[in-house]
Amino acid sequence: MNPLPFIKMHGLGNDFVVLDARRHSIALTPETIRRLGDRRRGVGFDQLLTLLPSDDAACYMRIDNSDGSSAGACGNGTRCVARLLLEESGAAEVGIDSPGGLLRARRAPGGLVTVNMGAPRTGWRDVPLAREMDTLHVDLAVEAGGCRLSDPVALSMGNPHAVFFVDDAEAVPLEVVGPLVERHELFPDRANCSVASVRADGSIRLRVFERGAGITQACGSGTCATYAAARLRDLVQGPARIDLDGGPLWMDMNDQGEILMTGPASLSYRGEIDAEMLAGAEAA
Ligand SMILES: N[C@@H](CCC[C@H](N)C(=O)O)C(=O)O
Repeated sequence: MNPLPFIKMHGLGNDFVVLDARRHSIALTPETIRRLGDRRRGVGFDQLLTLLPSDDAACYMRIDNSDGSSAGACGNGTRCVARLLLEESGAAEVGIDSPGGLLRARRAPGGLVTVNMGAPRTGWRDVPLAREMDTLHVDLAVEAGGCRLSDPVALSMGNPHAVFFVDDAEAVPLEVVGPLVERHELFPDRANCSVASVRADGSIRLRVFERGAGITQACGSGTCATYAAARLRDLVQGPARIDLDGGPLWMDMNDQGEILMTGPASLSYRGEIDAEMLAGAEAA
């Protein structure tokens, strides 16, 4: 098998390997994806983004986590892929199809990219939860490392999220409680876990433990979920800046209740994955 070209990108340090499979197909096994995602032995990434042909959009974006599981949405990754496609076409706007639906992205001032991530889905089956429950106040508490998290908002941005509003997000031992929430029996498809503190000025401090990837520098869909949850609970009323470990994202909601996320999309380098690393991959 020939070496496979890739583009390494990141959104606020949430990093991706982008494979362009629009003209020749490639299918990687979960085992190969895990090997590639390994930061010591592989290329290293939070998510692998594979661009596939689409009849309705510039591409279909497949999303795989570094543990080999697949995902329905990736906000930071969508901005990165949008940047590539906007540069390729020279257009002002682009459509990207994804497992969670068709997303539209456009250039924003300062070299940033805005993505319409769609409306949050708040039905308990949409998340999904294991049983019927008020998703605005989920009957869930986890306790570990001297910290108790309870009463999250659960919603889907195309992928499942649990958002806990806490006094001090910095004080939460996310590396301990994150995995407990991710794999709680209430979430049959597992969940991304966000801990958020709303500040007096209306901005939000957010830390995210991602399903299938662990704590990341930033999670775009987690940021959208947190902003949506804050709006639904009336903790913020208008546009808001959300500060992640890797930096800020700017959030807004349009009249249709869709979440608009603006932030950077950075290209790190272009490389090639060698044949040995791709053992188990099938290409055509
Ligand atoms: N980093 C992403 C989220 C990727 C998918 C997530 N880990 C999941 O499994 O749902 C983002 O920027 O949204």
